Amino acid sequence: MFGFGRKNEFPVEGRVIVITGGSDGMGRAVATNLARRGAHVVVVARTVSKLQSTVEDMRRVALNSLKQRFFYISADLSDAAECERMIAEVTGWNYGSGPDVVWCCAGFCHPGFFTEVPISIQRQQMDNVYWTAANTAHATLRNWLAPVAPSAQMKNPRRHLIFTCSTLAFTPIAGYGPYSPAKAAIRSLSDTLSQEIEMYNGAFTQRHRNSAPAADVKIHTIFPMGILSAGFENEQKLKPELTKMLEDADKPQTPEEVAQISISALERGEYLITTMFIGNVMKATSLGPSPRNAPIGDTVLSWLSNLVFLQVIPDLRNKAFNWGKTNGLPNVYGEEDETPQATTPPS
Ligand SMILES: NC(=O)C1=CN([C@@H]2O[C@H](COP(=O)(O)OP(=O)(O)OC[C@H]3O[C@@H](n4cnc5c(N)ncnc54)[C@H](OP(=O)(O)O)[C@@H]3O)[C@@H](O)[C@H]2O)C=CC1
Ligand SMILES: CCCCCCCCCCCCCCCC(=O)[C@@H](N)CO
Repeated sequence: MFGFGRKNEFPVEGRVIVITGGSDGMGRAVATNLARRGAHVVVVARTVSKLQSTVEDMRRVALNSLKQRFFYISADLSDAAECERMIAEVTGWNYGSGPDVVWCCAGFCHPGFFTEVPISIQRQQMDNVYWTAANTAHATLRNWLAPVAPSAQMKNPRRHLIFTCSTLAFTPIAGYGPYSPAKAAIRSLSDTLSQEIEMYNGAFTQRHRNSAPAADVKIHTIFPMGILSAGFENEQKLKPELTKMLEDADKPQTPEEVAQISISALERGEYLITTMFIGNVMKATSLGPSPRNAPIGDTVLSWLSNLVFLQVIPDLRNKAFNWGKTNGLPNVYGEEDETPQATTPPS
């Protein structure tokens, strides 16, 4: 039990948890937070050195360093085959059972005005933001939802698939055109799976007489605002000044804050999770078909948020208009680009 006598909907001690993008930023903060709570954690990313230092961090902060197990897998999750290999390796490492939780944090943002960012980079954004999550979800759910005969059913805890999105999926901002659509696609996939998974959960209730999945599954999505991470530092070098002005209302949080807020919300059993009030207002304007955490409260907040957004949306567009009036075209095509050359993360 925890807080106000409510059941903890996200117990992690002794559970096997995979964090993709777990070697940096939010994913690394989630991994070390869960290690403190007694979870066995596997971190997955491309760069081995960062993965190794994350495992060292987890060992240092572990609740019970003698019992808890930590592992890392280097994989480029924009490749579906790599995701299947990753899940197979985790299953082998976990004595033949799939993980209990998979949390998709991998991804990075390459901001810029839509016509200024080469299509090749915009496709890379879809690969690194949407497809890393969708590939991982596909490989994970194929592992979790494989039919198990009644005679082979074990008492497995509820499993959780967690996506990491962005409030930009609710309120797009000029200058995030290469990135926001990929996040909006994750939101749509999350809503689709939240509904589709109920078919499997229904079959799971009849596992004593029909083949069914090994456990029931819940889908969650986190919608952070700005996170003070390595990725954020990199995107700030690329971000148009107009974009920085439009997102001025955001107060970026540390990866540790975002991890803690997200885990507390998962413990409350929340589906779509925001990390600060303004993000909740943005979510409330576009709840649409998404599952509600608090049906009455979410519905009332969506009415109020839509009233507030009657002013916000024209305000954002007027700011862009006035920016153009004052500063002219962002960049005449073919002119030398004066913006500082940031190193976009290796593709
Ligand atoms: N930073 C921000 O302001 C916000 C971020 N988000 C989202 O939160 C998540 C975490 O962001 P942030 O904390 O900034 O993360 P970072 O950019 O600090 O770290 C990203 C992590 O993902 C890994 N990664 C990147 N591409 C791949 C790939 N193709 N395959 C496997 N691993 C990959 C990186 O390791 P490696 O490069 O070694 O593979 C690293 O571990 C992302 O999904 C991001 O879109 C949402 C809102 C705001
Ligand atoms: C009362 C309500 C008023 C709402 C006003 C609208 C303010 C918009 C703020 C947009 C902030 C964007 C944060 C996401 C950052 C992100 O995902 C990137 N850093 C990518 O990493």
